[in-house]
Amino acid sequence: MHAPAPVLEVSGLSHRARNGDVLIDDISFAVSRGSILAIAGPNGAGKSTLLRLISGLGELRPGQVRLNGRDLSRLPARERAKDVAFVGQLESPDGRLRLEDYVALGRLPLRGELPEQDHRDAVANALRATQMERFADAPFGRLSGGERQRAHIARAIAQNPKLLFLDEPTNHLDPDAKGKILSLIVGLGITVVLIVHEIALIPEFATQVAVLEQTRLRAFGSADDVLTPQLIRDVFGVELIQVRHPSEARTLSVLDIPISRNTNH
Ligand SMILES: Nc1ncnc2c1ncn2[C@@H]1O[C@H](COP(=O)(O)OP(=O)(O)OP(=O)(O)O)[C@@H](O)[C@H]1O
Repeated sequence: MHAPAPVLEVSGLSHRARNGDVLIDDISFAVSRGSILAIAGPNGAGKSTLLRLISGLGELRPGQVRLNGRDLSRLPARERAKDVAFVGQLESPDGRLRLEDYVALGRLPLRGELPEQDHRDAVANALRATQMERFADAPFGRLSGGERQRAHIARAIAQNPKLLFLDEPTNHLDPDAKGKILSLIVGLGITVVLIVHEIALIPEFATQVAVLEQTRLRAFGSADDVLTPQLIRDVFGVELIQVRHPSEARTLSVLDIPISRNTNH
């Protein structure tokens, strides 16, 4: 039996900044349909640069990234937006915008192609899926950090994408809100590629993991295969400790992060 064709195929992807610095160095991997791919790596490894490139927001050379078999570098932006949604780190609309109107922005690539009712239904579905219906009339500026992150995800899924990219969706959230956002993302039922810093949480939700280190792909595969204590020590400089859950029959991963009292480091 053949393996299903990947949704996203990255082949020999390299990228330089205008000043010539190498930002991404010869990266290849494939994302399976329905997969949740977590991209991890230390600060400055190139994760955001990679995410922008593979979602079609950066300049690509032909053949480097294929989306459902089509060369992403040749796909017009409007066509791409029908398949791909992107939630960045620093998105902040005008605080007076009503949530419902913000979420409706996700329908822009499809405007003029579908009846008005389809757009209204898609916005209502997105608000329901993110449990944000009760805030439909609220101005964006009134929402908490966790609610804003849900709002961004609602706008992205109103777009009805086949592939959703998220750059650190758990950033600035408290531990409970992090878990809820990750559960929401996993429950969407679409292929997702996201950057996360919470490496101990990755095995709980990701089906594939990519670890970046200094512009290169250090490891790619299942969480069990990739996130070994050795790799975590080498790449992140911290110890991974496995502990038994106090009441459930499962193992938890905990990071031992040393905090120095010496302010001179
Ligand atoms: N346009 C650019 N020109 C030059 N250097 C850049 C440019 N964009 C990013 N960089 C550099 O490339 C490196 C990788 O940046 P990137 O934001 O992709 O890292 P990251 O892994 O997402 O980091 P973080 O975890 O801190 O968000 C950084 O050193 C950054 O300063």
